[in-house]
Amino acid sequence: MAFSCRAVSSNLRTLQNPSSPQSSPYTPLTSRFFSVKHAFTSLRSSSIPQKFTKASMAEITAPRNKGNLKVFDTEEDLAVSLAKYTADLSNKISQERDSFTVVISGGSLVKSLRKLVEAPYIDSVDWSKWRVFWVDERVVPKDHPDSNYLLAYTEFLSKIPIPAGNVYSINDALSAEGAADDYETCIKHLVKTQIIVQSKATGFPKFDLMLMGIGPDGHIASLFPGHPLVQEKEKWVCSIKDSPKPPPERISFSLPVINASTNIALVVAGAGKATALRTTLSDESNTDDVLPVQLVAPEGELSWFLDKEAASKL
Ligand SMILES: O=C1O[C@H](COP(=O)(O)O)[C@@H](O)[C@H](O)[C@H]1O
Repeated sequence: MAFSCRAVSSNLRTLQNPSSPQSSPYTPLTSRFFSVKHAFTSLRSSSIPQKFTKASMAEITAPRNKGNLKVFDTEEDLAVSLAKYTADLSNKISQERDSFTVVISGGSLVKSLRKLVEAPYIDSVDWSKWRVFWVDERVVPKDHPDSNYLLAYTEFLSKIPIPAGNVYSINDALSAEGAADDYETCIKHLVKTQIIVQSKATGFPKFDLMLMGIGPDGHIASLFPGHPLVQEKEKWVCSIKDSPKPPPERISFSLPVINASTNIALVVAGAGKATALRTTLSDESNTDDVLPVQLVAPEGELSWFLDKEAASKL
């Protein structure tokens, strides 16, 4: 079956001549962070606010498999650590395979990737191995201010030497339903040709790394609280025409695809996300009221990158 999600539009072709990276001095990792495993020891020496206590940390994380949680003093520190995490994974997987499959969201996540396109990371990554996908996309032209592709292109893709054909954006000439089907067909082809790994457990595509933000309402990708799309169990890519957050027409990976991933990094900064994070990491909501972000449970590893403001209610 024909599909058209590959990099074929004129603005995508400009990726073949990416602008030279803006280099800026490397900011050393001076942030205070701690992983859940070592939270108790790290907290003793940290100056995390008083209410971020030993007891609450244990309650939030220890009994449940919530992944590896890192809290940074500033979003700048978060961005540096995220760059190192991504570059390290890229280097590891690029040595093992010919492709490193990376899925990104739109929104604030893209800004938090800025250190990856600076020294030393930009030079350490084998960008030719990267295959870039979107966990969700707004169904608008690629030059529209709401386009997740445009944001990624402007802030990230235009600064790295990635082959244009390795960037898998949606076909913006189609309806939401058509674009979702087209994107799914494209991904099925890439699974068949073994560019994307397939989960042995579920048969869903198993991306190497998903880098995602969350919304203040606890949405991930374009899976919004209370929306039937969150329940999708069969489709790989679904469409939505009534997104509560504009624009209304979007496509999104389904939850089973998200959860088949080998690595998921949830990147959350700012006080506006603090309540959704508290609900997620403490599981305080009842079962009728589960936020999409609470349903993130990858086959592989889950890592959280939070700044102090986002973690302020934990
Ligand atoms: O609409 C969207 O929102 C979420 C969250 O965005 P943020 O700016 O609050 O971080 C984003 O992850 C998703 O890709 C996007 O389409």
